[in-house]
Amino acid sequence: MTPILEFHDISKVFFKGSQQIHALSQVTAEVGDGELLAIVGPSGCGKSTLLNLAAGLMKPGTGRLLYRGHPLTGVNTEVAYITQKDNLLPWRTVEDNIALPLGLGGRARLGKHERRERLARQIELVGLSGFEKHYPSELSGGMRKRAQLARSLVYEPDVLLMDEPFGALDAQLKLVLQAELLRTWEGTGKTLVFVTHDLTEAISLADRVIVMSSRPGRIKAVERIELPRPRDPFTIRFEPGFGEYFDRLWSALREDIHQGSEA
Ligand SMILES: Nc1ncnc2c1ncn2[C@@H]1O[C@H](COP(=O)(O)OP(=O)(O)OP(=O)(O)O)[C@@H](O)[C@H]1O
Repeated sequence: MTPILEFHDISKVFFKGSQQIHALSQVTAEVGDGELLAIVGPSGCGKSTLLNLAAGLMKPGTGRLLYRGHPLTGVNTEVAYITQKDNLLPWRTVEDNIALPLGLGGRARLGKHERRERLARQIELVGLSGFEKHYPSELSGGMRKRAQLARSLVYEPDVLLMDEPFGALDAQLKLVLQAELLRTWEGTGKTLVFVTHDLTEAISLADRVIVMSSRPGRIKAVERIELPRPRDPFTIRFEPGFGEYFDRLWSALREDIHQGSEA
C-alpha cells in the first residue's frame, strides 16, 4: 500500500483561555492511496481534528504530516472535504452550488462544454436530476447530502474527506446513501477517509477501520476488513465474518465510549 497521507507521531493541543485541550496524542497512521479508511471513536476524541489536519486547515502541534511523501504546508488543494455542517449556499441553486468548485480555478479550470458535461454527470450520479434549479431550502436532508457529495466530487479530487456525512439521517436513507457512495467510489482508485460513530457503517464501507481512544485521541486498534467488493450495505452485515469484525472493534471501542464520551 503506497501511503497518500502519513501522520507521524502527531499531537495537538488547543488553548481556550487558560484551558488546554489535548485533542490528539502521538497519532501515527497512514492512509493508503486508493483506500477507503473509516475512523471511529468516542465524541471529542479528535476525529475531526485529524481531517482538519489532512485538509491543511490546521497544523499539528508536534509531529509530521506528509501528503504524497511531502510535508503538508498550507491548505491541501488535492482534497475535498465534506464537513459535519451543511455548507450549501442557500442563495444558489443545486446546480450552481455543485458547480462552485469548477469556478475556483486551479486544475478545475475547464472549458464551458466540459464543465457543463461534468456537472450533468455528477448530478445524475447522485440522483439529483430534475432538481438542478431547486434551492437548498427546497431539498430534503438526504438530497442536501447528495448535493454536498456532488459538489465535492465534481472537480475529481484525489482524496475525499467525509466527517460523519450521514450521521443525522434516518437508518433507511443512510443505507441508500452508503450504497450510492460505494457505487461512486468503487473502481475509481480515489482515496476516501470517512469519520463515523456507526461501527456497522464503518465495517460495511471500509478497507480498514481505525479505532481511536477517548481524548486525547490515540490510535487504539486498526482492523483490515477483508469482506469482498463490490459491497452491498443492505446485505453485507449478513456476510460471514461481519460479526467477528464488529465484536473485535466494539471491544476496542466500548471502554472508551463509557468513560470518555462527551456525547
Ligand atoms: N478550534 C478549536 N479550539 C478549541 N478546542 C477545539 C478546537 N477544535 C477542536 N477542539 C476540541 O478538541 C477536541 C477534539 O475535537 P474534534 O472535533 O476533533 O473531536 P471529534 O472526535 O471529531 O468529536 P465528534 O465525534 O463529537 O464530532 C474536543 O474536545 C474539542 O472541543
